[in-house]
Order: sequence, then C-alpha cells, then structure tokens
Amino acid sequence: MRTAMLRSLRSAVARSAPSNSHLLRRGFSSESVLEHKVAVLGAAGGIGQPLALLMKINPLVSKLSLYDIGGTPGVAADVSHINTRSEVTGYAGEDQLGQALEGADLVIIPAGVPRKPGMTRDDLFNINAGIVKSLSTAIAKYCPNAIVNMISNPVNSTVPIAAEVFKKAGTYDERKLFGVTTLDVVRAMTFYAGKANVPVTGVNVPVVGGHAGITILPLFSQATPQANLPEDVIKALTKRTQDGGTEVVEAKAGKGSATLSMAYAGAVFADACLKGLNGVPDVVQCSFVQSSVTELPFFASKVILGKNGVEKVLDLGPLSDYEQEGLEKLKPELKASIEKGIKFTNEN
Ligand SMILES: NC(=O)c1ccc[n+]([C@@H]2O[C@H](COP(=O)([O-])OP(=O)(O)OC[C@H]3O[C@@H](n4cnc5c(N)ncnc54)[C@H](O)[C@@H]3O)[C@@H](O)[C@H]2O)c1
Ligand SMILES: O=C(O)C[C@H](O)C(=O)O
Repeated sequence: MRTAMLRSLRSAVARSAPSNSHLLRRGFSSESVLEHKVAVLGAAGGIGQPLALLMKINPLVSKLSLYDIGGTPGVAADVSHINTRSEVTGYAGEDQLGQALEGADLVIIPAGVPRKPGMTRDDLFNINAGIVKSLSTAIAKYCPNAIVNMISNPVNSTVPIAAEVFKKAGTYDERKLFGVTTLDVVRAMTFYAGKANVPVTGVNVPVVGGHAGITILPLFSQATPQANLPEDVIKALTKRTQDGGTEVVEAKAGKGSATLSMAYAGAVFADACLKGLNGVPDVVQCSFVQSSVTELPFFASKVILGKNGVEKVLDLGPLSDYEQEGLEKLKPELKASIEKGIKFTNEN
C-alpha cells in the first residue's frame, strides 16, 4: 500500500518538475540546463504579463525577475505557481531595481506608455525616452554584461538612447544591445502565408530597417517559400506589415497597442538570445542593432546570435527595385529618429 503511494507520488513529482531528460524529450539540448537569469522590466504591463508567462515556461530560464513600478508581487506570485524550472521573484519600485537586475544575463524592456489611435510611435518619445534612460543607467550599474532586448517605443530612438547611456557608463558592448523587431517579422510571415496560400509554419520573411511606419521594410523578394506574388499584392503586403501596429491600436480603440502578439514575438526573440548564449549554432533573427550594413549607425537586418550576443550582422542580400526604393525612402526618417535619441541622452 505504502509502496504504491510512494510510486504514485514520485511519478506526480516527475510530471510536475521537468528533469533534464524531460527537457531533452522536448527537443532542447543538454545546454538547456545552463543557468540564466532573465529580468523583465515593465513586467506588470500589457506586454509584461504575458511575456512573464512565456518566459516562465521557457526551460532555458532558471531565474525570472519581474520588475515594474508596481503590481509585480501579484504577477510574480501568480506566475510562480506554474510547475516549470525557473524561480520567480517580483520587484516593485525603484528601490528594488538593483536587486531585480543583479546577475541578469538577459534584460527585456517592455516598460513605457503605448500608443492610442492617432498617435505615432514618435509621440511616445517624451515619456518613454526618460524611462528607457533611467532603466539603462541601472543596467549599466547592476548587470553591465547583460544582453538587452529593447521593446519600448519608439525603438528607432530608444535603442540609440540605451547605447549612449552605456557608452557614457563605459559598459557599451554593441553585440549585446537589440531593438526587438520580431513582431514585424511575425506579421510579415502571417500576412504573406495568407496571400501565398501556404502553411504559415514553413514561411520565412526577413524584415529590415527600423520599427516605425515606412522604416519597416519587409523583403518579400526573399520570402520562402517563393510564391511569385504580383507586384500589387507585394505592395499591399508591405503596407499592411508597416501599418500592423496601427491596425491593432485602432482595433483596441484607446486601450493600448499590441500586447499578446508582442509578448509572443518578445519570447521568440529572447529564446533565440538564450540559445545563442548556450552556444546553439546558426541562430538567426532580424533585429535593430549597431550596424554597418548601410551608412546608418543602427539598422535592422538578419543577425547571427552567439555566446556574446551578435556574432555577425548579415548583409541585406539582393533587393527588388521596389525594396531598393523603400530602402532609400526610409533612411532620412530612420536617421532622424536615431539622432533624436542620441541628442536626448546627451542633453539630459
Ligand atoms: N517593439 C515592438 O514591436 C513593440 C510592440 C508593442 C508595444 N511596444 C511598446 O512597448 C511598450 C509597453 O507597451 P504595453 O502595452 O505593455 O504598455 P502598458 O502600459 O500596458 O505597460 C507598460 C508597463 O511599464 C511600466 N512602467 C512605466 N514606467 C516604468 C519604469 N520606469 N520602470 C519599470 N516599469 C515601468 C508600467 O507600470 C506598465 O506596467 C510601449 O512603449 C509600446 O509602444 C513595442
Ligand atoms: O504600434 C505600436 O505602437 C506598438 C508596436 O510598435 C507594434 O508594432 O505593434
């Protein structure tokens, strides 16, 4: 009787506590048992909460640190009951920011205000620039070697802001700072699969440039599988990808912008960074990084992720005439947004 009880208890524990072999069965390499602390800043928000959930179910995470100006003890208590590997701790208020960041290998930042209908991402600059600057200052102090995934908008300016803060602190490593543009790729793949009438799971579409309006440049000429869609369909797909954020902002009618699809995209990108840290080969994602692919100092393109972040920024590859035209058109806007971020940091 007692033996039967123990057997059933053991199998219940085995089911609820993922062991190494459990991880291997799920297709993760033995490197997945490496220790990684991931901090989410803005973890009580619309993106932060589902992102916290998705990071909690990622077996590459051993410690999950959830920081916000308030509300994180509740989010952390909730998420911590999920029977996966990571330990979860909630931190609330500036006094606890240092603890939240100490020892972090990866910091994901979805902190800041979202758009309402009629606003551009740049309209968020006045509030979000200050938030990103202060969080970056804390990162430079408490976890200067961490990889940073910047989600807060306007990404075209917030990434240069973080870079300037890190440069001033003497901690800047251009391989470790990423603007998260994965949602543009996710959208481009979804919209393309619909038009090409192919299963979305096998689709790949690089998206380059930046993360706002015309600076978002999907390269459908490089999409796989190739579907040879007519020019007017490619133009409509390009426009829909560029306006994807606005489509959600309008549909939410004043209640914010994309949160669930962004949490998914943020989790995909964070997982790729962790795989790179673990030495998994050939991890490639599009991201807005320091770049010499064009004359602009930051640019989104495909990058290979490795043990130190960016291993290689890949060239744009062959562009169609339409994409080449889009590339030239986006440069002045992207340049101005980058310069605005740099100027803000130097003047404040
Ligand atoms: N990169 C992208 O593709 C992408 C996609 C969607 C949204 N976004 C951006 O992400 C940001 C967050 O969007 P959301 O919908 O989650 O907004 P939200 O208002 O729901 O959540 C933001 C959270 O940030 C917190 N916050 C504010 N100041 C903070 C600070 N100093 N430190 C820590 N936390 C702080 C708030 O308390 C809140 O919980 C916005 O700027 C939005 O534009 C980017
Ligand atoms: O559109 C927004 O304001 C949020 C985000 O940048 C998005 O692309 O959904």
